Amino acid sequence: MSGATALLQVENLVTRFNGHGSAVTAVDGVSFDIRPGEIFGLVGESGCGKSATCRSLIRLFGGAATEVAGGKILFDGIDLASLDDRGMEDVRGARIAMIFQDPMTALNPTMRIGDQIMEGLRRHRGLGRRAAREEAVRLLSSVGVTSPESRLGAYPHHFSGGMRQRVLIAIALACRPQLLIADEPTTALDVTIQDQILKLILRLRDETGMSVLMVTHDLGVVAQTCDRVAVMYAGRIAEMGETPQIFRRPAHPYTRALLDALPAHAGRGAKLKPIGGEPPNLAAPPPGCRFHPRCPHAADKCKQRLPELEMIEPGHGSACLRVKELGL
Ligand SMILES: Nc1ncnc2c1ncn2[C@@H]1O[C@H](COP(=O)(O)OP(=O)(O)OP(=O)(O)O)[C@@H](O)[C@H]1O
Ligand code: NI
Repeated sequence: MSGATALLQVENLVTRFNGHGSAVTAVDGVSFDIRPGEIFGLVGESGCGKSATCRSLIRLFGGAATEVAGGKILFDGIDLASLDDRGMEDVRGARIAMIFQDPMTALNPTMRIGDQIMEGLRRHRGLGRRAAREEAVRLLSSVGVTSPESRLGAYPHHFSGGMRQRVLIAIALACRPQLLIADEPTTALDVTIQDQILKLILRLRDETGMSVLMVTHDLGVVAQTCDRVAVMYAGRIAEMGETPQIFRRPAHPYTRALLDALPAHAGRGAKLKPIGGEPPNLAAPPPGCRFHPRCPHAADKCKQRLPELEMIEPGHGSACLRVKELGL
């Protein structure tokens, strides 16, 4: 996976949350790259470090005591880790935008929808009031909000969850970002709306050529949207590859377990096989492979050696020490 054509290159990212007397290493040596126009998925169970990875890229931690302790983050030739706060602010919102799981809290409840969209247009794109208004109407219409003109004066509480997420996407797109970070954008929505929002993101990617970092705990969402995907477990990448590779030939016992837990793979009427046990505490992860306490194939070496991602076919890497022996 050469980074020559990558828009974003992340190398050996390490992110810690410093609590009272203890530190949680939420991201521990994560590397991946995202190409222009690509939808790249980050999938894994709750707490594995997906959001921490996203927030590290644009240093958005909402006041939590955090340090991005190591690694390189190259975005379109800019070393994001070396930017000062001002420089980061210019990138954030203008070149990299982020949408979140909860469309209820991400909007300002006391501000009209139109003003919230126009704010970014005026600040980042320097549009005057009239041009910003016209662009806001165009954006709302492009994200599938009907009669956009009459919606500009509405407040967020007038909108359903799905409509609010559309508005947030419009706000994110207002600055024509090169990268959209979508952190579980559909988790809070019901299934039909979820499907509509995912289709919207796919369409917008096709139209604008932006890249998307799609965070999800749902392999169904990955199958539907992602070109490539990294499977995260306990702060590290367990497996990475093109989406069809991961589904056709899952090469890590953790990915296999996730796939076995998918209804479609278990077959109709078959019982789901959820993974036994719990993910480790990231303040004190187990030695060796972090998945070994839950892995049906764990051998002695798995308890001792921390596996690195190794290529098993072009573009497809696995961080399982036994991948060859097991014929995965
Ligand atoms: N503000 C914080 N302070 C301390 N620890 C945190 C903080 N935010 C997250 N963590 C810890 O960092 C680890 C990774 O959390 P993160 O939110 O990145 O997981 P996630 O994969 O996004 O999970 P989810 O699917 O639930 O959103 C977890 O162990 C979590 O407890
Ligand atoms: Ni998260």
